[in-house]
Amino acid sequence: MGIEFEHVSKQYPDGTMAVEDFSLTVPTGRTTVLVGSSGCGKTTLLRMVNRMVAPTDGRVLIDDEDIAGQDAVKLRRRIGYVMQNSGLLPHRRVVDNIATVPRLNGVAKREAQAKALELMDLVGLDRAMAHRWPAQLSGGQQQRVGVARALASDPNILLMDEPFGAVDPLVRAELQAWMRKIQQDLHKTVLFVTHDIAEAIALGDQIVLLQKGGQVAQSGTPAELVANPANDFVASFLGLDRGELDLHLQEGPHGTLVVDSLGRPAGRLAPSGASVPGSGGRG
Ligand SMILES: Nc1ncnc2c1ncn2[C@@H]1O[C@H](COP(=O)(O)OP(=O)(O)OP(=O)(O)O)[C@@H](O)[C@H]1O
Repeated sequence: MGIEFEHVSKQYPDGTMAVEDFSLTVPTGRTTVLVGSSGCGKTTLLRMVNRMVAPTDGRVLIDDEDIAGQDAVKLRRRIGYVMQNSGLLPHRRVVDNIATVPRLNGVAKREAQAKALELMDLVGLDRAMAHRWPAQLSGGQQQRVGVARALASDPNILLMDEPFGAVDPLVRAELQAWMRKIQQDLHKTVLFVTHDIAEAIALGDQIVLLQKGGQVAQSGTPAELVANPANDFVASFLGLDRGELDLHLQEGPHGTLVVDSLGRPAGRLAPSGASVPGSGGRG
């Protein structure tokens, strides 16, 4: 299921022009990351896809169909949506939170709960947590429940709005690695919003770097952006102007190390002939 933004704009009632003439094709089965500073219009664009925000101009198409003419409630039930603070219902146990949308779609309780337990396995949550309340989980666990809930009706499209923004850096890195892994199997059409360029590089098949008003500074694969930043803004956002992505080889008593711009080891050189894992799937 591909998503197409066609010359969309959004002016809020108070006059704020959040997005102006934005166009983008979000390819099926890949992860597209919208990245940019606070207020550049990322959330506004994401919410246009499930009609939580209506464009004041332009169209959003899913599988070549204008969503403006579609029933908003039905549309939302077939699109997974993960928010920064997980948005779990505090008075429903974990298993029932995950089963929310299938239950609304008329799936029997027992069946919906059985599926919810399978999803807990998928997102790496112990089934023993099924009957806890959301408040009894850590932030990282709550986000996993949020992802499980978004996947519960088996949507083709997953919208993720800074889903890992509120967890500590270690858990965040763990969730990113896990996200990459499950996406290899699930192949959802993911539209992911973040202000963190490292997260965009870690997760995106395609990165769309935005400036104020939803203006596209550059879009492309992570490799394309890092290798050929379109202008100074992109280079600066990537940290290239400060050497932040520069890696160096350093000979030492333990052999050759790859070190980052601060001289910290980023890794070691792989034996010659070793291939890059997963390099076939990502650009
Ligand atoms: N309901 C609203 N009414 C008026 N202005 C709004 C509304 N929602 C967002 N805006 C404004 O529109 C612009 C874009 O906001 P948006 O939330 O889409 O940006 P963002 O890139 O997601 O920001 P952040 O990373 O801080 O979440 C901002 O200037 C914001 O203040």
